[in-house]
Amino acid sequence: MRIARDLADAVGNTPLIRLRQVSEETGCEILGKAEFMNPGQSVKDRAALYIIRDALARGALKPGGVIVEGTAGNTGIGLALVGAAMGFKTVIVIPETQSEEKKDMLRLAGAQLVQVPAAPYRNPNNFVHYSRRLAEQLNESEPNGAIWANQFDNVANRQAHVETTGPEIWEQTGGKVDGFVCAVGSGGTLAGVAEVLQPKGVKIGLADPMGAALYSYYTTGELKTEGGSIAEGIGQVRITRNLEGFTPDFAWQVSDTEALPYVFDLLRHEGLVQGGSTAINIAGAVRLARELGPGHTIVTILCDYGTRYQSKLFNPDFLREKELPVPDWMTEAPRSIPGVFEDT
Ligand SMILES: Cc1ncc(COP(=O)(O)O)c(C=O)c1O
Ligand SMILES: CC(=O)OC[C@H](N)C(=O)O
Repeated sequence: MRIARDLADAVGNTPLIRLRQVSEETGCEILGKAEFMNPGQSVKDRAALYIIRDALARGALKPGGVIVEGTAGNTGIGLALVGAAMGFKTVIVIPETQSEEKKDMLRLAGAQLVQVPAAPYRNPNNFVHYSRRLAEQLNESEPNGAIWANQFDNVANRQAHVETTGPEIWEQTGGKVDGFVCAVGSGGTLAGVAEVLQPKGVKIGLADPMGAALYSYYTTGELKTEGGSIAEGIGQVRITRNLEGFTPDFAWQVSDTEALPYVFDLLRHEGLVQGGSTAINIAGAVRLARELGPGHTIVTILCDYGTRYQSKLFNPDFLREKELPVPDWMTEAPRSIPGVFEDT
C-alpha cells in the first residue's frame, strides 16, 4: 500500500494506456501517458508543482503569498490546487476564449479569475504580459508578496518532465520505446521528455496544430503561422525558454479535421474522454508510426480530461460552426436498453 502524503505527492506516476485502434491500424504499439489522471486532470499539474517548489526553494514565494499566472486554464488549475494544498492564493489571467468548463473549475479551485480578450503575443495586453504586470503590482501591494509563475519561460516547468515524465516513460516501457511525440503549449513536456529520451535513441516528433509556428520553425527556420485550431492549451508562436536547446527529429503540422476523429473514436470505442490537444498528439503518433514502420513502440500524451470541452469539442453545433467533422453517433439518440426508463 502506498499513501500519498498530500496532493503534491499524488501528482505524476500516471499509467501508460495502450491505444487499441491506432495501434491496430499502424502495427505499432501506440501508448498514451494518462496525464488526465493527475489531481487537476491535466499534464500541467507537473509543471505547477515544480514551479511552486522552485519558487519556495529560491525564497521567492513566501508563506501566505500569491501565485499569479497567465494560462489557457490547465496550468492555472494545477497551480490553484497545489497552491491551495500548500496555503497559497492564486490569481489567474485567462483569455476569454477558453472553455467555460475550465473557468468554472478554476473558480471552484479558489482561484481569482481575470479574463482578458484574446490578443497576439506581440500585443502588450496578451494574457502572458498582462499576468506579468499584475504579478509585479501584487508583489508591491500584497503583505506576503506575489510571484509570477511564468510557465513559458520558467524552466522549472521543463525540469518537471526531465525528472518525472521522461523517466516514468522509460521505466514503464522497460526501455522498449522507439518514439515520443506531442504538441507544444509551453514546450515543457516535449523538451523535457526529449532531454531524457533522445540521448537514449528515442526519436522525438513534434505535432503542431494549425496556427502555431513551430512546424515552420523546425522545418524552415522561420516562425510562420497559417490557419487555426480549436485545440486549447497548445499552439506556440515563439521559441520559449523551455524550448531552448531542443530540436525534434520529426515535425508535422496537423489539421483539426485530421486529428479530431481520433478523440471521437477514443471516447466511443475505448472509454477515453480527451481534449483537442490529445487529438493532435495521437495524429502525431500515427504519423511517427508510419515514419518508423510497424513493430515500433510510440508514446504520446493524453493531456487532459475531455469534460473540460463538453460545450465545444463534444458539441455538434460548435463543430458545425467551425466546419469540423461531426461523428454520426454525436447526433443520434443515445442507445438505450429496452425496459429501462430514465429517472425524471
Ligand atoms: C490541454 C493541454 N495540452 C497540452 C499542453 C502542452 O503542454 P506543455 O505546456 O508542456 O507544452 C497544455 C499546456 O501547455 C494543455 O493545457
Ligand atoms: C496557450 C498555451 O500555450 O497554454 C499553456 C498551458 N497549456 C496552460 O494551460 O496554461
